[in-house]
Amino acid sequence: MGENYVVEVKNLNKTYGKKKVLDDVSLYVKPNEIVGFIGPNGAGKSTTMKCICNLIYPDSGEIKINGYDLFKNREKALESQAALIENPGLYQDMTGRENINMIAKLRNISKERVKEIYEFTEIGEALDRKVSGYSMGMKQRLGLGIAIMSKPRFIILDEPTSGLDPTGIIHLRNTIQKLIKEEDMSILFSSHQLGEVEKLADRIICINKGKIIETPKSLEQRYRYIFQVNDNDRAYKILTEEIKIGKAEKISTDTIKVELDNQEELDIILQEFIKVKIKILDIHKESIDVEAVYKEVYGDE
Ligand SMILES: Nc1ncnc2c1ncn2[C@@H]1O[C@H](COP(=O)(O)OP(=O)(O)OP(=O)(O)O)[C@@H](O)[C@H]1O
Repeated sequence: MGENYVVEVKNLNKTYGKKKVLDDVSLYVKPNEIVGFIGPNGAGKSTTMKCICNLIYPDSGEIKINGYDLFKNREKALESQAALIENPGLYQDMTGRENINMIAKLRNISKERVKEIYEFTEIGEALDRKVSGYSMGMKQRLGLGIAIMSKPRFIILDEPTSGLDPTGIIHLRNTIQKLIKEEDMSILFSSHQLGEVEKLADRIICINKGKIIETPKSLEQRYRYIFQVNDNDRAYKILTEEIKIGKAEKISTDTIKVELDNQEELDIILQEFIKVKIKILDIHKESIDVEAVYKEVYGDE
């Protein structure tokens, strides 16, 4: 593997009967990246994800997870990943806590980690109630907590927000962002809710009729930040002439837009600004206009 990818999929092909469902699908996910996987119904999202999770076999192709070949070194490859595909498989007659404890025992998880997972789910006192009475959002968070118990590097979520009400969606979004920050994971998730993809994804991958469609270059990336600082000219000079990170552009008298290659570069910039006493008045991440991408890629489909 050339670059440091957490997941690398190359030339996946899958046929059902005479229908070619995946046609030379290749994709990758980098460390700490949240990648949104979009496409119309029947495009091949679930099939691709199920291949990566080893739930179905492709006819041909290569899948590497955390550097391990899924077909040659299955156990190691699967150790590094977790998935939430369709409904989380929970025992409805047991409490949330019992569900966690049971899997923790099977996987030999430490007591400290189990405690972390109780907290992570943010289910609170309801952890001691039966799962059958949980809302869809609580079930999703419990499922997610169980999925990440053994600290995978990568997690696949197939339509994680479907069936959730707006509160559930917001809660799940926060949970996913927490995963990236605190658990050092990468995520590939599929969704039809473009607004959600826009809020969450660092990058998107488009698929249609089993083929990956090249994302328009202008909309491809992800780590675009708008800084508002107290000394725009000095900040610009530092970015372009001193630390030389990313592509900086002055967009008004007190704001600069910076396009970065990864999240770590943001830390370097922040540290430098603090060091040279440039005051950051505001900073926000510019999201991808997923609807524009979708329209450009799929037309009115
Ligand atoms: N087990 C199967 N047998 C036959 N055809 C299948 C099977 N699973 C999926 N397909 C077909 O493969 C194609 C891709 O399906 P897939 O579920 O991967 O699409 P998707 O992009 O996830 O769609 P959706 O957004 O509707 O979930 C569809 O035409 C589907 O009918």
